Amino acid sequence: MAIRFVTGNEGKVREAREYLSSTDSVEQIEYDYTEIQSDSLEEIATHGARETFEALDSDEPVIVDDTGLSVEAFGGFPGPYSAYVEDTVGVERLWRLASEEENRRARFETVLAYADEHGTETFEGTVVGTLVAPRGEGGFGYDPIFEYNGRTLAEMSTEEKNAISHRGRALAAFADWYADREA
Ligand SMILES: O=c1[nH]c(=O)c2ncn([C@@H]3O[C@H](COP(=O)(O)OP(=O)(O)OP(=O)(O)O)[C@@H](O)[C@H]3O)c2[nH]1
Ligand SMILES: [Mg+2]
Repeated sequence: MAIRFVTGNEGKVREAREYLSSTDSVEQIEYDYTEIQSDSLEEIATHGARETFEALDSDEPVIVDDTGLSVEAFGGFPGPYSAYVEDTVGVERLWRLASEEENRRARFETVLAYADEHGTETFEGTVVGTLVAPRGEGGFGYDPIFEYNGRTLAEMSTEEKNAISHRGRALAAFADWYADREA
């Protein structure tokens, strides 16, 4: 069955397709679900997936991905506000702010929420890395300033990024659960 990935972000879809293509087809749909104000990615994603599944007149399952970048020196900011901060402050300026800190550790977290007629399930993935001056042409969002094991996420192929990333880990947990459930 096709999984409908509810997102306006094509980078997320590319990574999900790369990961799931051997087993499931991923169809991107845009639905403007309410992104609730919460400091919990899990609550935001769960609410979005449920609302979308119920609003769409179809039995096909949906997934929603809510992702945040948490900078340790900033007390976890921007976290759930990462999209807003990318649009307002921007990636380059966030890096400049972080470059003044001794501690440049940061963490990406993705919560994938899956909704169908039986309910909602969530799958989580995280990766810890270091913020660096922008490098690399691949990926999207904050990828050029997030370094893991000597390379930024923007210096990795989609497959390489999926192997270590927050989203890749969440997709792995989802894919395991989904395969068991279909069997
Ligand atoms: O360097 C990155 N590597 C990633 O793997 C990644 N995934 C998301 N992001 C960014 O973090 C915010 C999430 O916000 P977000 O989850 O609301 O997504 P979004 O608004 O882009 O799409 P949507 O799914 O909500 O439609 C947005 O600024 C994204 O650009 C990433 N940055
Ligand atoms: Mg968003």
